[in-house]
Amino acid sequence: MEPPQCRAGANRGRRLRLLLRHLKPTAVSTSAQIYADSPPAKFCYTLDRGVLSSEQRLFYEKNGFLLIKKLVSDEDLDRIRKEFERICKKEVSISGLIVMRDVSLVKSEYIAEETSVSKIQDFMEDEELFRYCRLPQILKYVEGFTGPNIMAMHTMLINKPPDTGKMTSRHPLHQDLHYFPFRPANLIVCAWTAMEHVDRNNGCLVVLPGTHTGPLKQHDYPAWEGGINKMYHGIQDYDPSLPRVHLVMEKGDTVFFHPLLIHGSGTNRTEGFRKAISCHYASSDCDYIDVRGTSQENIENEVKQIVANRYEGITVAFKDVWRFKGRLVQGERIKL
Ligand SMILES: CCCCCCCCCC(=O)SCCNC(=O)CCNC(=O)[C@H](O)C(C)(C)COP(=O)(O)OP(=O)(O)OC[C@H]1O[C@@H](n2cnc3c(N)ncnc32)[C@H](O)[C@@H]1OP(=O)(O)O
Ligand SMILES: Nc1ncnc2c1ncn2[C@@H]1O[C@H](COP(=O)(O)OP(=O)(O)OP(=O)(O)O)[C@@H](O)[C@H]1O
Ligand SMILES: O=C(O)CCC(=O)C(=O)O
Ligand SMILES: [Fe+2]
Ligand SMILES: [Mg+2]
Repeated sequence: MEPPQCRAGANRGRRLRLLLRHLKPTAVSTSAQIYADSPPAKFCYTLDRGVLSSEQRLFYEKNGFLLIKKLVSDEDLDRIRKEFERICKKEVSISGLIVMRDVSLVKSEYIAEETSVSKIQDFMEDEELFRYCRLPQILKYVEGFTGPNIMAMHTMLINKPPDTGKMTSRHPLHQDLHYFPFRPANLIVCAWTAMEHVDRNNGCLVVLPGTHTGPLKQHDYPAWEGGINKMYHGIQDYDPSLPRVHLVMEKGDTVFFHPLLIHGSGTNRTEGFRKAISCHYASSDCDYIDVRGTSQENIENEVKQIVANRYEGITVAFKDVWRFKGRLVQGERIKL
């Protein structure tokens, strides 16, 4: 269970009411009605760093995500795409990088490398890709969630392939916190940038707004007939009546979301590879936790097994995998 991590002080409610006065008249009257018969709400999920507007903070507090249009330039994304192609063609080899192929293709032969890569992970040693994690306009927003000392903990470029008919291009509904042995959750945020137009046809992100206020749920492999990608754990018992929102995004649009927000992505029914780049950031003041005896034990065991297979005979603690992956991108490295 993940208790709410409100770090708000006693006068936060007063500050919120002051902020609300600056909002649109309609918003004020609605909020005034709410405050008339309930105690003042606190900001739990955003920080007062002067970087998020009142509207942006209220939206994230309520929904668990915030979409910013055109945050990353075409030029930056074109550089990222070029570097990704060089990696696929094996023109560069990057230390620590994980190249993943879709589960429907792993046993097949004679597949051109460029069209079989479904995701690369852990590109922290590739400066051309890692530039994304350092972009000042992204870090400016991240600071509103993590505070000034920022670690890039997990990096991915997702190249969602055209579905082969087995529906394996889907990503089941999940919470990213399932993978993370550090807390508090409210000082972690994901930035996810569309590298091209994404909508329901090519398998855009799907979010269940407001679910970041709930606990971390049990995650397991879904029993999908056509197979499921390695480590794509999903939540089996979520409330199917909750509204789902498909995030239609243009190239460069960036969504910031909370690690407890339930999300996934659908089937890619197009011929193209749907590309997005993402980084999970955390405050360097977070603490590692022991996940033994919790719902996260299954992912801990799986990660340790993969490390043992990859680096023969080596056993590492789950938190050491993350200590090794994490890179400071702003401020000072404190605990992570
Ligand atoms: C550090 C923890 C990760 C943090 C995630 C953060 C939150 C984000 C949420 C997610 O994105 S969840 C999904 C995250 N997915 C991963 O982290 C998986 C990353 N991929 C890998 O580690 C490798 O691609 C993998 C171990 C799956 C395969 O490695 P290799 O390509 O070096 O190995 P190889 O080709 O020799 O295959 C080894 C075995 O893996 C199997 N395999 C390969 N790709 C697979 C695939 N896509 N799905 C299922 N199994 C797969 C392959 O069939 C084979 O099985 P067998 O040993 O039984 O023959
Ligand atoms: N009712 C559900 N039960 C279990 N998983 C679901 C359910 N609805 C959606 N999902 C999962 O959530 C993710 C996104 O769903 P979405 O509906 O966008 O994808 P899709 O079903 O592939 O596409 P579409 O609905 O556009 O045909 C997918 O991984 C899907 O498997
Ligand atoms: O399909 C995507 O890009 C989202 C994947 C995702 O949620 C994840 O890897 O954690
Ligand atoms: Fe995710
Ligand atoms: Mg569907």
